[in-house]
Amino acid sequence: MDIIFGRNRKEQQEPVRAKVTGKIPAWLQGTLLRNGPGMHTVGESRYNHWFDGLALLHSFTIRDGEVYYRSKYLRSDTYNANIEANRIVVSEFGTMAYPDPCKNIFSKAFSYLSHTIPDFTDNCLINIMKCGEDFYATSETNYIRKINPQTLETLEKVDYRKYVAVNLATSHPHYDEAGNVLNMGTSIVEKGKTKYVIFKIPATVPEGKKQGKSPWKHTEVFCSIPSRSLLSPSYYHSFGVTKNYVIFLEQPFRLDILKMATAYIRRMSWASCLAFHREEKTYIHIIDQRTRQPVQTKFYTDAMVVFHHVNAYEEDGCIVFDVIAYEDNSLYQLFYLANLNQDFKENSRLTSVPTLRRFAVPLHVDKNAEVGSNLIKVASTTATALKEEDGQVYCQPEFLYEGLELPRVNYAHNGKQYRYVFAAGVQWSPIPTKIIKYDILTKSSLKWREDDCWPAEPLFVPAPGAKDEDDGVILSAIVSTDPQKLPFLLILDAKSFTELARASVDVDMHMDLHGLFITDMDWDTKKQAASEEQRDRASDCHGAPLT
Ligand SMILES: CC1=C(/C=C/C(C)=C/C=C/C(C)=C/C=O)C(C)(C)CCC1
Ligand SMILES: [Fe+2]
Repeated sequence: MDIIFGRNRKEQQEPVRAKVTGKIPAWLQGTLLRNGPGMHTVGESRYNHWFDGLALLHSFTIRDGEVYYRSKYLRSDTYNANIEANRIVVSEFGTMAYPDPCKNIFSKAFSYLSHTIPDFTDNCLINIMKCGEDFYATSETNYIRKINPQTLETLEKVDYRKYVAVNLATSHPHYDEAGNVLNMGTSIVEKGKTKYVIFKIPATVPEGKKQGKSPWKHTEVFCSIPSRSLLSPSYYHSFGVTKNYVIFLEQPFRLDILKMATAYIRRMSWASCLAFHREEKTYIHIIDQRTRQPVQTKFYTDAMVVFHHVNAYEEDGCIVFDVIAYEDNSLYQLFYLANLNQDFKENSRLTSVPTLRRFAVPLHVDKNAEVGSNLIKVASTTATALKEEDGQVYCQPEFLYEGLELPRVNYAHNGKQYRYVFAAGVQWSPIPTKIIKYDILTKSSLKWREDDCWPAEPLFVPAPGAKDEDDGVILSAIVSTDPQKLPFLLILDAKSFTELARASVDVDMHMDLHGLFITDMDWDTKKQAASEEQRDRASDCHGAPLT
């Protein structure tokens, strides 16, 4: 498995043309932009965990039936410092680094300090976020890096803390129809008040405000939720939204702040400060977007670990939300490179298989309802919400499907009733071997697989003027362990799940995590907006040229 995980990848900075077999739909024009770890050794030093790897951006540009591939390491401060020192000098998720053992006492003290009041890495390896017309590589720390989505060049470093009090933020933001970003983060150092913060970054400078300033300056806090435990906030990787609500799971997979404050001195990694408390509950917070307040009722379910929310919507006075859940935190454990590279089949067996679970939460709890009664009257699910004596509500999910991760939906249906989940299929190991289309209505699934092929997250791109939810294609970057087979971009018809085309590239492709698709129409709109802006005010031009 070293071939997939541990090996450093070569960049392909110049676009290289892929060999296309099959026929790419004529309407599919744009760029699939993705992120993931690509380098796990620097000089003689080696990262411990797959999530530590230096971010390698890659893109597939689809134009008139042809595909061009390129890749480039994110030139983060972390990357530059490591390369210059020829060893790992910045701490990551699973690897604590010690910059210079010979430095004097002052710089040593400084180093302790920056690991106590966390100033984390800017190795943004997880996802790509769109903010207005700009694109950012993201991870889960306070830093994100602006990138040029065409050349993959690294631009400014943005510190969330300048705009909102968070030390950590998810790499899975949501977008509304106007393109405003809704994200969540955790504040762990502000006056000892550990809290979860939901915030909004506008796509453009709001009307009536001084134009020309960055929309970031208009970032606003939507709602703050105090952590149940000041010294041990929940870890979370994503959250859910419906038209009017936000769903946040405060799960018993928690970060220990005291451990984090002393991790550097104890020579322990950030990952070792995370613990799963299986005897505790998972609290379900529902935030009303109109009042910007949490719904007062206490909803909870059993202990579980969720990384990815799939989708959520409102139906008959309820919130229905779907997540991929585990019984424990074995997933993060399995991605230690030591587990992935030796005795793979033995060491990387999931002790809990990820399952698609549907929860239903009643928005109004009937005072007269009997204790023990099920408050869910929605016919479409067997999920229950039981009223308890103390007024709390205990939610039990409906199990929909077993063995899937990296879920995606048609984003036009995000927050709304929907039918299809596109995901990577996993079984005993966390490494996907299939791509799955799960139909929630008929409870049936379609699959794509091929020998020695390891698919990435499947991304849905809608066809222009799409009527059905699955009118469009699925894109997935596939690496292979067969030396005879080149890595390729797979294009499936999302309806039938049959292969439309594949674009094979003779490059050293890495297995990636997440990304997005930028349609050429978006470029055109941007180009048009840029030229209008130039015409209107022949002033300085922002952002990267997109020609
Ligand atoms: C560096 C760092 C972190 C990094 C977490 C990462 C990098 C998580 C990656 C998760 C992925 C890829 C999940 C996929 O499902 C923490 C723990 C937030 C906090 C401390 C500093
Ligand atoms: Fe993720």
